[in-house]
Amino acid sequence: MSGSVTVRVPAKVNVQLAVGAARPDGFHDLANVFLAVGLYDEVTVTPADELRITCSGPDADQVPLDRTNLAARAAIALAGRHGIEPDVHIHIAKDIPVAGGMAGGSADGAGALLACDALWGTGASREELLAICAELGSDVPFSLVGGAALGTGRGELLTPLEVGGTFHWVFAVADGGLSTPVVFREFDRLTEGTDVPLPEASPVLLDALRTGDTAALADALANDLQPAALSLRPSLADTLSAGTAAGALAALVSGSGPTTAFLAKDADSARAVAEALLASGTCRAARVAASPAAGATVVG
Ligand SMILES: C[C@@](CO)(OP(=O)(O)O)[C@H](O)COP(=O)(O)OP(=O)(O)OC[C@H]1O[C@@H](n2ccc(N)nc2=O)[C@H](O)[C@@H]1O
Ligand SMILES: Nc1ncnc2c1ncn2[C@@H]1O[C@H](COP(=O)(O)OP(=O)(O)O)[C@@H](O)[C@H]1O
Repeated sequence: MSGSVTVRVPAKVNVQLAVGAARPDGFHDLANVFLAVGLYDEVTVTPADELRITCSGPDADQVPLDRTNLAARAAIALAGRHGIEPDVHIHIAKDIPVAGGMAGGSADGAGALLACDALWGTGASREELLAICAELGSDVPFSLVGGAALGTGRGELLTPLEVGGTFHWVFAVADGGLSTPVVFREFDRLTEGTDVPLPEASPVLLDALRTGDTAALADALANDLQPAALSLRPSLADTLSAGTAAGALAALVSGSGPTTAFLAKDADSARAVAEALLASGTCRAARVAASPAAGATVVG
C-alpha cells in the first residue's frame, strides 16, 4: 500500500425538494430531485500510522477534524467491513460552502470512500459503496453518483435522471450555516396541524431537465424547506430578491440553506448576476457553476 489517491466530488442543488410529514424515525420522506453542480471538494488519502484529517480552503476552520467528519466515518466504515485498520491521512481541499445546503460533508464522505477503496484495493462493488453511503447520510449516495437523480425514501434511494442540456447557476454564499435537522424541525413547526401531502416529483420539472429547457426548469423549481429556511434566516429574502432583480430566471434556497441558488439564461448572464449579487451586499460570496456535473471521480 503506497502512494495517494485523490477523488473529486461535486456539490448539489435540489431543483425540487418535496418534503412529507415526519416519520416515526424522525426522518422525512422526500421527493428530492438532485442536480450535481460544478463546484468541487477534492479528497486525498495517503497511507499513515493512524487516521488523521486535515482540511484546506476558505471554510476549513468550520470543518470537524475528528472522527465525526463524514470522510473519517467513510474510511472507518469501509475498513471495518474489510477487516483492515483505517490508517490513512485524509486531506480535504474544500471549495464547497460548509453547512450551506450543498452537501459538502456528503461529498467528502463519498470521496473518501471511493479514494480508500482505490488505495486499499478493497474492490467494493457499486452496491456496497452505495450501501455504505446511505448509512453515512441521506445525501451521500447522490454525491457518489452525481449527474441528476430522484431521491426517494429519506433521499437515499436513487433513480438516475436524464439531463438534456447544460444549466447555468449562481450560488450566493451566506455568512454562517444552517443546521439541516433544525431546518427540518422548523418545517414541522410551520406545517403543524396541516395535511402534509405525500412528496411527489413534478413531471413538468423532470421533463424540463430531460429536454434541457432552462425557462421551463426556472418555472418548475420548488423547495418545501424554503419557508423554514427563510423563517430561521429572514435576510435570505433580500438575497433572493437581489438575484432576480439582477436578471436571474428564478431563485430558490439550496436544500436546507442558507446558500441561495439562481438559475441564469446562459453563462454570461450567470456572471452578471454573480457580480450584481456581490455588489448588493446581501451575500458573502457569489459562485458561478454549470450543471450537470459528474459524481465522485478518481483524478490522481
Ligand atoms: C436537506 C437535504 C436535501 O438534499 O440536504 P442539505 O440541503 O441539508 O444539504 C437532505 O435531505 C439532508 O441530507 P443529509 O445532510 O445527508 O442528512 P442526514 O445526515 O441523513 O440527516 C440529518 C438530519 O436531517 C433530518 N432529515 C434528513 C433527511 C430527511 N429525509 N429527513 C430529515 O428529517 C433529520 O433530522 C436527520 O437527523
Ligand atoms: N467533511 C465535512 N465537511 C463539512 N462538514 C462536515 C464534514 N463532516 C462533518 N461535517 C459536519 O456536517 C455539518 C453539515 O455540513 P455540510 O455537509 O457542509 O452542509 P449541508 O448538510 O448543509 O449540505 C457541518 O456543520 C459539520 O459539522
